Amino acid sequence: MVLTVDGLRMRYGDREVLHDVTFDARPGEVLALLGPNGAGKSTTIEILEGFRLRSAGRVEVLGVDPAAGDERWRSRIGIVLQSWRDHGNWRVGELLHHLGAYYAPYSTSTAPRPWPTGELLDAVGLSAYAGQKVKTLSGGQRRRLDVAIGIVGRPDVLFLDEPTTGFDPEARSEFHELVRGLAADQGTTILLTTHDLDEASKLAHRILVLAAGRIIASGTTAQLTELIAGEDEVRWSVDGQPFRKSTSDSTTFVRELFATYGDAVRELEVRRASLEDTYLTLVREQA
Ligand SMILES: Nc1ncnc2c1ncn2[C@@H]1O[C@H](COP(=O)(O)OP(=O)(O)OP(=O)(O)O)[C@@H](O)[C@H]1O
Repeated sequence: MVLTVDGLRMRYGDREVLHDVTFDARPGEVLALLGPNGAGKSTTIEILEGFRLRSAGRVEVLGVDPAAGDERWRSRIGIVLQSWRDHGNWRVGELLHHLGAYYAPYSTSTAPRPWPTGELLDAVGLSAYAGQKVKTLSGGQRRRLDVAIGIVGRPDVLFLDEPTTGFDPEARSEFHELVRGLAADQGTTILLTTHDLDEASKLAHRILVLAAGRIIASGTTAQLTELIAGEDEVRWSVDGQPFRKSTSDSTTFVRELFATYGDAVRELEVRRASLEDTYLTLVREQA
């Protein structure tokens, strides 16, 4: 396992914010951590990154306790924080070149480090801005740079805390391609937090739902949806009049609809319970 989290607990003062969190991740697996504000997602990620000391439980990242990780261990980890706002006067290309140099001693034949600046800029869609000062980038461009900084060392594990906040739809879609490529081609294990359920559904092999410091469900989108046997919604119109019906067996319902109304059935739409429906149900049940 690349990530092992077993019985993780965290308290701030006398307030426990993580209770017995347990999960793991295999090489090349993409995990999405979903949950309401304050659920404990950032705290969990920060413990795995070695930035926060846990109160109890076993945590291993690449076989090492993050609380005791050395520089070699750190060189194999990539991090994209929610936001960081320094380096403003650096030029984009120079900054990546400079940060990349740190990883050179950790280069291996299978993972040549760092990622060459030109290729990296291309991968995150910033080639046109290589010579521009960081402080002049737009919010979305700045975020792409954050991602580039996170992967310049070709990490074996990548932590992404709300990576696509502020991305336009095209940037988001390009970012999704990039993440899929990192996992599939480079075997990078990725743990990301997001409030975008569509993003989680598209990117993650497995989704973990964290609420009030506990993992209340985990699985693929299909498995989570199955957990909450949501009803399908069928919509159609006859003679311009719209209808809708919730049903647990939309196939039979639609067959009967056609048997009764034939070609008069128009604008047919069958909507399966979505990840959003499932997520909201899970989180409300927990509350
Ligand atoms: N440094 C801290 N000191 C005390 N309490 C903290 C600290 N950091 C976080 N908390 C509390 O711990 C809980 C979990 O916070 P955390 O930031 O991990 O949540 P989150 O799931 O990442 O939320 P969001 O979706 O809003 O980013 C919250 O109740 C928060 O107020």
